[in-house]
Formats: sequence, C-alpha cells, structure tokens
Amino acid sequence: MTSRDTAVSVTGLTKRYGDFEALKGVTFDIEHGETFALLGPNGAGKSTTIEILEGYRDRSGGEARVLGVDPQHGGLEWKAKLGIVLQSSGESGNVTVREQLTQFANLYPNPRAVDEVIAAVGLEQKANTRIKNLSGGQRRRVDVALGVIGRPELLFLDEPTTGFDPEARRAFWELIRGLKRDGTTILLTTHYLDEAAQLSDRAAVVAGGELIDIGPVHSLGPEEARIPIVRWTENGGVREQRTPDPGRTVAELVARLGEPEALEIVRPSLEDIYLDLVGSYEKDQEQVPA
Ligand SMILES: Nc1ncnc2c1ncn2[C@@H]1O[C@H](COP(=O)(O)OP(=O)(O)OP(=O)(O)O)[C@@H](O)[C@H]1O
Repeated sequence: MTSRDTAVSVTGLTKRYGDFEALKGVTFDIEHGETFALLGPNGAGKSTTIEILEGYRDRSGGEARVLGVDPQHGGLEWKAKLGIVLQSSGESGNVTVREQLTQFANLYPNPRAVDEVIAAVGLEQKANTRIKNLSGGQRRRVDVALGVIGRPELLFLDEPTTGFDPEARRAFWELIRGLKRDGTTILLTTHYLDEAAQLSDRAAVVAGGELIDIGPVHSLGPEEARIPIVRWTENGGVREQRTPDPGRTVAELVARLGEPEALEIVRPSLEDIYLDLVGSYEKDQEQVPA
C-alpha cells in the first residue's frame, strides 16, 4: 500500500547490527507539512531510523514508506525530493561556501537561490571563504544550507544545531519555521528539548530501540507529569503546590496573603517530561530479568 496521506510511514521497523537489536519494532507516521521530532538518549536508535528512511541503511524488518516509496528502492527522482543534514559534517573542502552551494544547487531541478540560502543560515560574511577555514559551527551552517538548497519536500535534520551559538540557533529556528510555512515536511532529531518544543508539531520518544511515547509536543508524557506548580514565598520560606487548577490556588493565596511574594506558575518543560519518560523506561528495564 502506498501512503498518499502521509509523508513518512513506518510500521514495526527493526534493525539488527550483528546480534545487537538497535530497533525493536518502531511504528509512526508523519503527515505532509508536519515537523516531527525524534527524541531519545544516546544510542536510542534515532540516527538508525533516519538513515533507514533516507535510504542509506537497509532495515532488518518491518515496513517503511517515504513519499510513497520504499527507501530501500528509492531512485534519483525520489532522492531529489529529500534534503538531508547528517549528524556529522562531511564538509571540509577547499572550495568556498558559495561555490559549494552553487555546485549542489545545480544537481536539483528547482533549487533555492544560493544567496538567499547563504543569508538564511547567516553566512553572508563568509560566502567567499573556503569551507576548511570556517569554524565548526559555521561548517554546520553550511551542512544545513546544503540540506535545504534543493527545495526539499521532506527534510531530515539529524542534530542540526550542534555547535551553533545561541544567536545562530535562533536564526536556524526562523529558517525552519519559514520552510514549514512553505509546506516542507521535517523530521528532526535533537538533544535540545527547547528546540524540539519550539519547532515540532509532534514528537516521538525512543529509548533502547523502542518507541516509548508519541504525540503532540505539548501533551507528551503522563498527565500527572504535566501538572503545573504554583510557587511563592511565605514567612521567608519557598512554598510550592502542584495543582491542575493553578488559577484557583493563586486566587486562594491572594485572598489569604494579599499579593504573594515571588509568585510564579511553573509548567513542566518538555525536558522535564522527557527525563521523566526516559527515567521510567530505564527503571522498568532494570527490573526486567535478563
Ligand atoms: N554500524 C553499526 N554497527 C553496530 N552497531 C551500531 C552501528 N550503528 C549504530 N549502532 C548501535 O545502534 C544503537 C543505535 O545507534 P544510533 O546511532 O541509531 O543512536 P542515536 O539514537 O542516533 O544516538 P545519538 O543520540 O548518540 O546520536 C547504538 O547502540 C549504536 O551503538
């Protein structure tokens, strides 16, 4: 069955490296135009999943469809619809940024304008610098530029902002939002949970080769983990209360204390929820007899 409605469809995906089971039956879909984050600790199986979907690695079992095609049999026309930013940079060349991007642009039927992409990744000042003379973060920006130059329908970003300074990361977020507005489907892996929360519509959390949660990025995790905390200072000490009705708690505090000192309502971040999910998974794994 081809998936006309989904950009990516993965069912029961498995991958073995020798005796080691890196993916143990992962299932998820990504809708057209969606930004989807694949989250998980080191070694969880994120890059393996992405590389199978890009057609770089063969799977051991299960089904995968990417833009309607089995990635193990994707031809040149299919590959031209993909943008790929691999985890480690391969770009250390003797050519300049502009030369490299121009070469890549010529490989695609409908590329973006080279100078527009150079500006979008903030490399205007370095357009005529040889790639080997760029800093690590600047080379990473070249990787991102190469990933988007072909105007991909589906963009794979494997830890795209590692090594970016905070300003470059914010600029990258804007670039991704722009691509999303243009209808690009994006599959992102990142260890920066704030980045995932800012950019993604939905996320999946993988650990030990298993998918442990999937859903809209602001409703991942068990409901209890998302209960907000009201915090204030009273009689010189910090007090806090977890409550699903923070407004009511604040109203009661105001009635009792007047304006509460250092009042704040803290909602657990995606990082808090992620750590909770992965921590529970790891604890359960320790309890399973070998
Ligand atoms: N070529 C390989 N041969 C053997 N084992 C491999 C190979 N590639 C990956 N693995 C193992 O498969 C597991 C998943 O690796 P993968 O690179 O997919 O993880 P990841 O989630 O991307 O991790 P990270 O966050 O560190 O990038 C790891 O335990 C890794 O050691």
